[in-house]
Amino acid sequence: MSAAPQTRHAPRHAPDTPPVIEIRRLAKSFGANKVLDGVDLSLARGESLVVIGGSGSGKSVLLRLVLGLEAADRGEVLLHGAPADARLRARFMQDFGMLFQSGALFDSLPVWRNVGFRLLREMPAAKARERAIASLSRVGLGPEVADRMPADLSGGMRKRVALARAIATDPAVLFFDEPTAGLDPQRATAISELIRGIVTQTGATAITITHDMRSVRTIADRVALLDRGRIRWQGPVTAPAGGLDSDPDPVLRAFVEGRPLDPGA
Ligand SMILES: Nc1ncnc2c1ncn2[C@@H]1O[C@H](COP(=O)(O)OP(=O)(O)OP(=O)(O)O)[C@@H](O)[C@H]1O
Repeated sequence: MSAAPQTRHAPRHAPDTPPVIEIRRLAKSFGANKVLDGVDLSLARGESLVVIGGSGSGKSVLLRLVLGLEAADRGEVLLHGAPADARLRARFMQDFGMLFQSGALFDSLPVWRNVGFRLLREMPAAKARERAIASLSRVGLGPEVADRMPADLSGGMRKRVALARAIATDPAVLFFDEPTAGLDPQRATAISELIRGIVTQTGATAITITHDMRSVRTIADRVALLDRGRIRWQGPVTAPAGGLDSDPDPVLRAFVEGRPLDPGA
């Protein structure tokens, strides 16, 4: 008998619940640099959305606005259907995990304390260590890694440790910022597959930002292309008509195929 997937969170794409995150007409400029100019985007519960876009297109700014780390000039962010104020954001953040582009591990702490950083606030150290080791095992790392220092690990292992930390509390919402940056293609594939597996197994809602088209195809249920301050295109990776690989939108095609944009597109 095969084991059913362990979805801790609500069923994927639950039809009757409001979007986990809804972004409406969001705009942000830095001086004369108009970075976001009316972004609309919505994320259903259990969905894995990947945001793509050229360097400097505003992907990180968009994440920072959703998290409230930066204030928008215009527009709004709704969390579970309600306008995000400080209290709602604080509650949202309690059930949230993030994998930072750099990994952002604490170099002075051993691996298990990095992974169990939030757990240590909630439970005795022995229990937190046990949970950290369980989280490491979900990303393919054995208990022997627990007492090593981050500086002694390879880039791929550090990324796995950072991933183990992001999922240690089994959060309902996960953000992955360039999860494969700096990894060779094989390690990048392994991390993308881990992310996909975790999102599928737990039913978490996820946003990933990346340039890596292979990881887009592995991780995404839906892809959104950010271009010139707006969502230029969004859709599934594959679809009978008009998925990521077949939609004729010229900006999308140029981005996906890694070639210069035709003038006038
Ligand atoms: N705090 C800030 N002050 C001024 N300009 C900023 C600030 N943060 C971001 N920007 C500008 O906003 C634009 C978008 O930056 P952002 O980091 O979101 O791009 P990105 O799409 O994530 O790029 P990349 O893929 O290269 O990481 C850039 O022109 C950047 O210089």
